[in-house]
Amino acid sequence: MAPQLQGYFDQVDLMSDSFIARLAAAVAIPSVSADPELRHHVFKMADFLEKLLLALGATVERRPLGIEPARPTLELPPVILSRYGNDPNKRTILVYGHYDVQPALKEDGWATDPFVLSVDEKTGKMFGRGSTDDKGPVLGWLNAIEAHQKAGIEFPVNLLMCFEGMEEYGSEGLDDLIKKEAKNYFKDAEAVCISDNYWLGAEKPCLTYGLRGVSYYELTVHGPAQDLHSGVYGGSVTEPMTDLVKLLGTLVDNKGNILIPGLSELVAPLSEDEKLLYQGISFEMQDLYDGLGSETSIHPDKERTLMARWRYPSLSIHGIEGAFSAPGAKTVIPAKVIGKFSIRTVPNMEPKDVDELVYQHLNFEWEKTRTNNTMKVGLGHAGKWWVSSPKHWNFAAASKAVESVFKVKPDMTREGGSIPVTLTFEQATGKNVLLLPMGSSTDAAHSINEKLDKRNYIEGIKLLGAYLHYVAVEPQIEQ
Ligand SMILES: C[C@H](N)C(=O)N[C@@H](Cc1c[nH]cn1)C(=O)O
Ligand SMILES: [Zn+2]
Ligand SMILES: [Zn+2]
Repeated sequence: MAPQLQGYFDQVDLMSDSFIARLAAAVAIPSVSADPELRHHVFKMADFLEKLLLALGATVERRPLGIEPARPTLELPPVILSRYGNDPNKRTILVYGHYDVQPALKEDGWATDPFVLSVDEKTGKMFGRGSTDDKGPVLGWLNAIEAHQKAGIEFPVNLLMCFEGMEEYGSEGLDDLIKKEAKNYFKDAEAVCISDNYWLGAEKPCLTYGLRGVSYYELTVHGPAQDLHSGVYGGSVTEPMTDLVKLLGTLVDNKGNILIPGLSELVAPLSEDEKLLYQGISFEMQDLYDGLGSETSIHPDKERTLMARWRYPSLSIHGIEGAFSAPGAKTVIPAKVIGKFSIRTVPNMEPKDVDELVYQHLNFEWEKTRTNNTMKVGLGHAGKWWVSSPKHWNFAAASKAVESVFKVKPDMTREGGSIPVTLTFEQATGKNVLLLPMGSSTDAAHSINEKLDKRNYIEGIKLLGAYLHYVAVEPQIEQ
């Protein structure tokens, strides 16, 4: 290991309390992009990052994205573009993260206030919305810069940063910005690194070279002009909820089989070589159970579980807008209900082919209900799957960084979640993209009690810095 890396690691350890305080300050800003009432906090979070970057000596450009198309009274938060270092003799690396978070309410079942970073000193777990997704990783890059400065160690690369505030609401406006800036702000980038995903388990780091895509649908069933009393109208009106539940029930079974004809034919066949790949991955069924908080898995073994997560599509039913869902026993007949479901897509599924099969299937099933209600189905948002080659110097550098910090070789993984801009970065810049996660599979991102372990945060800051040292010198050959 290069001697300056040990100095950097020691400095990160020395500064760990201040890095945790910085994460606490970020978590305290409820930058929920989905909630119009909290939109000003997303802007506040952009200010927070801009101020920190300027204090570190980076240059910052705030890129406004205009008005949110679906909610024209709302302004989109800016993309923060930043550059640290401009040395023509150094490599330039582009990193991406997001500063918005998923919604969180204490009454959803959080054990602590979601917007107060609550550190359990015994376990090292740091609870708070955005701790792992994605404020910890975003601050990781800034902390790496600061630790270099405080240790008097030369920063090994020129760092370009792209931080957005709408990722949790479909990255509105970002694709166009990336395409535009590929030949402008990002023109010097030689490789891209994204830290917005998770280790496969809780112990061993991984590098990620694939993501599933996502196509998100809204299925609306409408009948009466207003909600009705079920005692007065039950039995004499065609109930929209009955039709909707019937339709939703035709999409998927409880073994995860998607019931839409033609969909599985779009999936790339499994080769013998690929089958072998899953056996070598460090993953135990217990890792899955830990993440689930139960043992209610579909598959009994790790190979099928990993394949189901990474290389096969899945269909999830998320909720029903307009349905009664509060505690108690309201005897209402909802007049209009909107079922929300999404399909995680994989090679070689083309989003437009998936849409067509979904619409065809739902129209066919709708005819069978012989109902006199009306039905409408539409696509909310979609992002395509991404699979790249990990045989690239960008991955080789990250692998060395993992070994230097964690003393193990990382697993090479794909992931079931979606980060649609990954493909956009790859296509627009023409450069290799690497996913370098900081958090673990037990972090409960998007869920109640989201957390980041102290170990993952502090060693993760070391990892990001070490990656920059190795990527600065890794020979530029495809391996
Ligand atoms: C993997 C990443 N951290 C993430 O959680 N992505 C979201 C993206 C998304 C898609 N629709 C809405 N948000 C995900 O995979 O759900
Ligand atoms: Zn994220
Ligand atoms: Zn997320």
